[in-house]
Amino acid sequence: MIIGVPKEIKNHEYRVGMVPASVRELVNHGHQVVVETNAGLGIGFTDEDYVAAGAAILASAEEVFAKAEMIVKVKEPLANERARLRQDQLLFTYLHLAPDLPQTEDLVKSGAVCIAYETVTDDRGGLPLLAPMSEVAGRMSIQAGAQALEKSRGGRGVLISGVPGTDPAKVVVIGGGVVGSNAARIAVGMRADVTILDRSIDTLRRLDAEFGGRAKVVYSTADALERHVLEADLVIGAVLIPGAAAPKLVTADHIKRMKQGAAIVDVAIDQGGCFETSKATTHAEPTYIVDDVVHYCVANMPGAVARTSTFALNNATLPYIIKLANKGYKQALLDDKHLLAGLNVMHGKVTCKEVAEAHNLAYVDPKALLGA
Ligand SMILES: NC(=O)C1=CN([C@@H]2O[C@H](COP(=O)(O)OP(=O)(O)OC[C@H]3O[C@@H](n4cnc5c(N)ncnc54)[C@H](O)[C@@H]3O)[C@@H](O)[C@H]2O)C=CC1
Ligand SMILES: CC(=O)C(=O)O
Ligand SMILES: [Mg+2]
Repeated sequence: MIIGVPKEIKNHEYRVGMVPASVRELVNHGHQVVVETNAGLGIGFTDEDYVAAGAAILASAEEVFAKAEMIVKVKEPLANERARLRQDQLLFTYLHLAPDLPQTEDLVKSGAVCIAYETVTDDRGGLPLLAPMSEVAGRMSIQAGAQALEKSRGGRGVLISGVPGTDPAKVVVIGGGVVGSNAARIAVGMRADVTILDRSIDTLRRLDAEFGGRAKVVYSTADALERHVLEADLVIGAVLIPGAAAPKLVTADHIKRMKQGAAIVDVAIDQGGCFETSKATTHAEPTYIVDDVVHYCVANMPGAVARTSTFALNNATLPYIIKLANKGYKQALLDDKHLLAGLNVMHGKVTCKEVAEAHNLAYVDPKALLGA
């Protein structure tokens, strides 16, 4: 198979779909890899590194899309990338379609086979291709929040840890999955006063055992959420209903009633965000203020630590890329129900229930489309 790796074009996005070591694996399996010039330069990989791994370098994204049977990316395709997709071409990347109707419509129109990293599942009930970036974003969320609390950003001027004789910041984490638990680990390590809200009792038990009282774990009712959010210096939004738009758990009224200069980091913004006042921001301009609350809503947080993130992502995606290349998408999807869960759009049909529901579009069973 011919596999194409274009350069990412989202604001300050330096991750790349495949590092040279991943390219070498694909080439060893007998595949051809074409990489856009300078695709990995932002994280220190030159064209020469890719050539040494067995790739061919192409001068433009246009050529990569035209030549490749499978496109491997990191972020969702932007409008000009979507226009380059063709019938039956395989796209393997993050998509986050539930909050993004224009992208969904374009992918449907393209006729391409679009597998989203974030809805691929595993036997343990996890999301193995989302998890590594959730680990990164969770850990980063506390440093982003710490900066947002500084006076120069509009924050209330609170140091997360405090110093002897002062209170530490009260950090509230909504959602105790991969993002939330990683955020809590860093916040606890920085000696914040940490509360994690979730509505899965099993998750609360696991977090309670891990933190042994150094973080409070609270069942997430509307009442508990309101109480903790209104007392918080920093709130991290880390909920997920896989494939679906994030529920708006913190309302505009809550934001009005929060402490002046408090901060929110809405990590769930890639699924539309769990604060009513959230709108996606970029690394170039990460924060804005609503009712004296500093909002950080960057949808590609791991792009800021692109080298760490690219290795972590490639470690998780490589076995799936190899499977798709060796077997072709049809057989690979039919053989693996967890990879099949990643199929969001195929041949003009929406094959992910949550995405179809979010946009009021018809859902088509992917197995029927694959002729199973
Ligand atoms: N902005 C960015 O750059 C990045 C964003 N993300 C996003 O972060 C979000 C969280 O991802 P993960 O932690 O991997 O998901 P996860 O599935 O591991 O955890 C989500 C948690 O939310 C909980 N939850 C669901 N509804 C809830 C409610 N009403 N109240 C309290 N808890 C609730 C679930 O029980 C679960 O424990 C996703 O939207 C993901 O796409 C992930 C990586 C990077
Ligand atoms: C998960 C995601 O949206 C990211 O890593 O950018
Ligand atoms: Mg206020």
